[in-house]
Amino acid sequence: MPAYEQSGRVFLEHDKGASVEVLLYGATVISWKAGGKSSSAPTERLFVSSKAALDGSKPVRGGIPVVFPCFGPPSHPQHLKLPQHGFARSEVWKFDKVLSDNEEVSVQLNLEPNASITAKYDKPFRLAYIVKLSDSQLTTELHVTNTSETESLEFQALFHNYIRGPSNDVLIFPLQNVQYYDKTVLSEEEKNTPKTETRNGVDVRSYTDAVYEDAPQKYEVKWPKTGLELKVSALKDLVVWNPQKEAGSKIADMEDGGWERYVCVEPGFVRGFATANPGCTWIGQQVLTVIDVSSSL
Ligand SMILES: O=P(O)(O)OC[C@H]1O[C@@H](O)[C@H](O)[C@@H](O)[C@@H]1O
Repeated sequence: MPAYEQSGRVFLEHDKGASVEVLLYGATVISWKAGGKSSSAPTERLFVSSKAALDGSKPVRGGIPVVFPCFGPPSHPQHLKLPQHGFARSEVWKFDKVLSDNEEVSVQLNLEPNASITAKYDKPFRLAYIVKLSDSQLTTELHVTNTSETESLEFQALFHNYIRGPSNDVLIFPLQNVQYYDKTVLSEEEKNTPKTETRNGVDVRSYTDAVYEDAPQKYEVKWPKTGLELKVSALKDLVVWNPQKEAGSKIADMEDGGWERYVCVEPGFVRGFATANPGCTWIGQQVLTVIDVSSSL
């Protein structure tokens, strides 16, 4: 069977060998194995810390957690009771249906308000998360429906991709001349003062936590021999995060040296707020494609 649910997880299997595993907890994609168009063996493309909790006790340290409705500590008055990065990554989603099982295998998961959500967030909404797998591509799509008939819904959303790769060799393109906010600095004033990226390829060899605003929505994350291309829609910003030892060694569920094995490249709408009008649905999408050995660097 190309897509099925088992023990709190949804499995997608493509007939050319690619596969995906999604935890219902947080709708977190915890594995994506794929080869490139010309290289055959499917290999793991996402990083999950060996110390990550996968039992629903805390958000997963790795894979692709879904961030909604706030990014980082809440700033919107309607979000103030929420934890960092909101609730979507720490609620159990429902497996709704298999949407397609041909050339592309795709499934839909849903999340609606429940008692634990309404205790801290009382806005009416419905979320759908669509995960599509093809030969060398993974697409994730978040649908945010505002079920209110009268009030607009304001939110932030982001795909927190932990991309598996040798972080000291990774370069991210093309962010040159894009304005960004550096979250590694201590002073609030400096955090809120935009800088302009001067590098052609952005590296994460030192502790990096940067929010690129109005970024180009098409990126390459490359290292010798391979990498990923990310194409994005409706997610205007890009976060690049790697804690290196300096901050990574203080993260309880980060495996020792884990920061050497991934880079977080996270497309989102996180500067300001996206809006869904009453009765309307907002859709944010990313398409991750394996860059072939033959076409790399
Ligand atoms: O530890 P968390 O809540 O999963 O967040 C991890 C990181 O997520 C990134 O998206 C943020 O920019 C960082 O500031 C944050 O440290």
